[in-house]
Amino acid sequence: MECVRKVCDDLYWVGGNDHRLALFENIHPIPRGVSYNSYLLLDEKTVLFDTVDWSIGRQFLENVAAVLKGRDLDYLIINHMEPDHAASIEEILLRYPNVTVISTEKGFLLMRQFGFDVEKMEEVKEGDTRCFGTHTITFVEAPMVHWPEAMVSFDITNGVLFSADAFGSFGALDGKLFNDEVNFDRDWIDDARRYYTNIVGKYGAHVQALLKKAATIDIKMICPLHGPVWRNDLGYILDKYQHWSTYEPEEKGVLIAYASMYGNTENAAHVLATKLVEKGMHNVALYDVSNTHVSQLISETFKYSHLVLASVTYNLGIYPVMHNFLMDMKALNVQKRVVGIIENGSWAPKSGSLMKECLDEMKQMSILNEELSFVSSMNDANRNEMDALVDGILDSMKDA
Ligand SMILES: Cc1cc2nc3c(=O)[nH]c(=O)nc-3n(C[C@H](O)[C@H](O)[C@H](O)COP(=O)(O)O)c2cc1C
Repeated sequence: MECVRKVCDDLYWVGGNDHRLALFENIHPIPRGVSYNSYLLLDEKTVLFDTVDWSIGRQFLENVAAVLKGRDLDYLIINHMEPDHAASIEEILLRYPNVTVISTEKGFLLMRQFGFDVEKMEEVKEGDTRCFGTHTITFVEAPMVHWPEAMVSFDITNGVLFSADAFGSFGALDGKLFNDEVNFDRDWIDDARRYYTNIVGKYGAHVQALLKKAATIDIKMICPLHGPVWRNDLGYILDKYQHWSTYEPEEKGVLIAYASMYGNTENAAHVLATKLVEKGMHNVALYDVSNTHVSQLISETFKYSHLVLASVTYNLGIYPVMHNFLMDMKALNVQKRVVGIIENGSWAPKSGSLMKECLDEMKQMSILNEELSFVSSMNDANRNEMDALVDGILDSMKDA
């Protein structure tokens, strides 16, 4: 049976939810599932905006047919060619052979590369418009948000923005569709941040370019390809995107990420957290890198102003899981953070200097002078260094 939602006059959500996929892009855990959103406009012409992942293909095709109610599909607009949205193009072409596909030059290139044989195609570029009856759509190029071919489509008639991967989130919708049908700030923001930072986080400058274009149009509703549709409080999510895409922290607070095999570095991390809270800094988050997925660590790094990395030395190097976190930070362009270092080793501690080398390769990372280096386990001799680190963190917050 069809499972659809009306978005607004003439527009229907015809996507679906996947609760079976464990790893998005085969790398990021999605315990709350994910939605693949596709939208169908019924005007004088019928227009489908993007398709869905093949995992929910059957539900999607049933939804499209139910909303069309016997009408033919005239147009398919492809904003983004990543297979989690584009995998069902071929099936749409087979079922609706009269359909004309609208996309960018690079979009069509990718269609050919993925093996889709499109006969009727219309290439569009920045600023082009198409009228489908009552609704006129304009196309805005959005390269690297998050693939090079990406564009967003804006319905000039009613202010609906089809934003592709921008403003998307992990998490299945499960009957809900709109941001005001969920408690976004309580239940969704962590997944939205984890989605943005790990999927699009590297391309902050490109997201900034898109946000600047978005500021010139009167957006009433945002229809992303994953997660809830935004129909009010747009300022909330735009503000988050402003922070994330400029790598500015959302909150004054300390993320402590530690790597420890036998609990002694972990102890130092806990002592640090306790002292910070005792001194009034309550916004502290503590993670063991070995049992926290790196996508979560990245997400939290984008959130907090301060980061403390506490690592054992391992075969003269950084503990591998911590090293992986640092490599991911660099790959995703993390920058503008104040960083504290805690190093441990039992015969030749080196993790501190090596972590600093990694941080030096990132932009605008300010490493605190107050470092804590200890051998094997913390003892009385380390109290002063620990207290200095705590004060260094708190002092640097006064300047921020
Ligand atoms: C496989 C292995 C390799 C290690 N390599 C080093 C090393 O190269 N240099 C060093 O000073 N300590 C080394 N250590 C000691 C660790 O850094 C040790 O676990 C630490 O001092 C104690 O902290 P923890 O309780 O947080 O694990 C190594 C330990 C293990 C198990």
